Amino acid sequence: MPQLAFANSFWESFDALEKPVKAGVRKAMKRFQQLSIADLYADKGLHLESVVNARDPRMRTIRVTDFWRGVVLAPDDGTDTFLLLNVVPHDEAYGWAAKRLYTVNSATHALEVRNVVAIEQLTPALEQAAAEAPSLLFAAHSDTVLRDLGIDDQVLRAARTIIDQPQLNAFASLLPEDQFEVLQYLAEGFSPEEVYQQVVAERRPADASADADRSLERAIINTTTRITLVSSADELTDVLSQPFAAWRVFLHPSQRRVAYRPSYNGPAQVTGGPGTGKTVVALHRVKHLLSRSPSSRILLTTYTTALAAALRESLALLLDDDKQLARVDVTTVNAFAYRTVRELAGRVPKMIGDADERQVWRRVIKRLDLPWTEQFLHQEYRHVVLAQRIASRGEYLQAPRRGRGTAIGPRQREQVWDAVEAFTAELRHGGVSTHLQLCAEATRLLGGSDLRRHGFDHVIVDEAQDLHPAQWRVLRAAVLDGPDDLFITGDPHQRIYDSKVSLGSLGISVAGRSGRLRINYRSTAEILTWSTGLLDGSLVEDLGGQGNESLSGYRSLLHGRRPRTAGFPSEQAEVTAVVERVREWLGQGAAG
Ligand SMILES: Nc1ncnc2c1ncn2[C@@H]1O[C@H](COP(=O)(O)OP(=O)(O)OP(=O)(O)O)[C@@H](O)[C@H]1O
Repeated sequence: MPQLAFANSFWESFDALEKPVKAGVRKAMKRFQQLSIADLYADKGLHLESVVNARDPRMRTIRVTDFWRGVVLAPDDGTDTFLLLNVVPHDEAYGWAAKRLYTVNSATHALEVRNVVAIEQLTPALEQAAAEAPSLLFAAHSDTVLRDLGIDDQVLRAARTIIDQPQLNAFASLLPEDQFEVLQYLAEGFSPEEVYQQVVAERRPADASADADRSLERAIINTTTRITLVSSADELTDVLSQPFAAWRVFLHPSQRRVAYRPSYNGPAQVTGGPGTGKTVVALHRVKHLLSRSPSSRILLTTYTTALAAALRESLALLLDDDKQLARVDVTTVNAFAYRTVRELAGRVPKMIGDADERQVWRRVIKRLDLPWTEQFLHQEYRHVVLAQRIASRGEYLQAPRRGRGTAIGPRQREQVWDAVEAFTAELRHGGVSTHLQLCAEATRLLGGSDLRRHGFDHVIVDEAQDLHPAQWRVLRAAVLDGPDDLFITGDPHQRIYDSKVSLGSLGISVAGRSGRLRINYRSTAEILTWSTGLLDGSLVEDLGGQGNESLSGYRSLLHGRRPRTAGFPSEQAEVTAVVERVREWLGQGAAG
């Protein structure tokens, strides 16, 4: 009986397929499992056929529906594991399959894929350009060093033409995965020994030197970071019905590198556009840190209660061990502050939300007959007083008010401070507190507490872009300064509130420890190109307030239809059309 395995390129296409095509894939895969190898080749429904002019003679296509083909790597060495590579519209399938070559990496022993045609076409022109270049990216490393790290002849020739990192990145989807990762690490300044440890040693099978088996089946077994092997019919149903299987099993090398880096020598930060897997990376980082020590405790925070619930569910899917799960606290920063104050002070004030807080400001404005709106004072208190931890009139009179828009003179500052005093007195009197005030109180209490009991070994922060300085301070106070103290993910382009924060000034310096994810796993390349076109060139201040971030290099490996645009005479007509269209998609089986 043939065995089935799925490459990560398959999952990338499968998740984006519409329901009837997914059903077609499931049917075809079931058939695969039911037939003998001889019957498989003879089966009219599957129509397993060779690809004309394929660079890899093992390439086959199978029929999934009238319009879709599966691309399969068929063993030709007497073993019986078939590797499903992709599901592609039928006229693209042959082109996709013809250009690709699968080989076994000499160092990691894993199966890799390259776009052999594109590399052959590009290399001669790049060689000419490289001959004139003042310096080359890998000049410091000898051929022997590169070969020992698994670089083969064709990749070596291409690597010798590379001038800088952007040029290397342009090769990302063309070069064999492990070899590309080795080159990326070297380009980032890691020594060959470090690269061996981080890429090769991690993947190379324990018995590699004695392992003479070079079959496709063996290579598939060795490629756990990119291939899932399915042995039974139940497992097949399971794996094809779980939409999240892919992120749990495979990470893109850029995701894996940041999530599974053994250790960061202090706070680390990962940014990336929407859907690039920042949350996925945060979850895998939790898994990595848990596996490093049997007793460490982790705080995993996010922005809203709903997101925290979703994180908890995803984490339970990722960790198969309940004991590990019990060592992670998944919560919002505000809920953590509340719990901390309850534990350390023995009691908690009544909390008030934004609407009640504005009412208090309205009363204060009336009482003191002030010329400002409650919105202005609410923001001033939040973005100047609480953000800078201002505790006295003198401090406020001197305080910078960066980003606040309206300038106010010394006399007005006196009046604002009167309002702040009246506001805080009223809250104190009523025994109530805002969430940010409670964060400040929790920070103070943690400062004098035993962090082994009330703090954590690691703090992971997801959706970090909207946190207020008071919330950052409580997170900083929850973990001792040191290696792997804070791991932060967020997207400055997705800021909802206008709260720009300088992390460095809060004792969270990520200098030299920040990475960026650029591959979108949620939207197709067509949607992404269209929508980022609207933002073209816009720069947004980064998470830590230390520079700007653009969307350059942001891309997707998924493909779909081109977005359609339509104009409407009124908002009502537009909303009605949107509702109709979403209904239509749901009717066609799109995930709700
Ligand atoms: N390596 C992967 N393989 C398959 N799917 C992935 C991978 N990484 C992320 N995804 C999927 O992409 C989608 C987006 O991932 P995630 O929510 O982690 O992104 P994000 O960057 O946190 O998004 P946002 O900016 O919107 O919060 C999810 O459906 C996730 O399962």
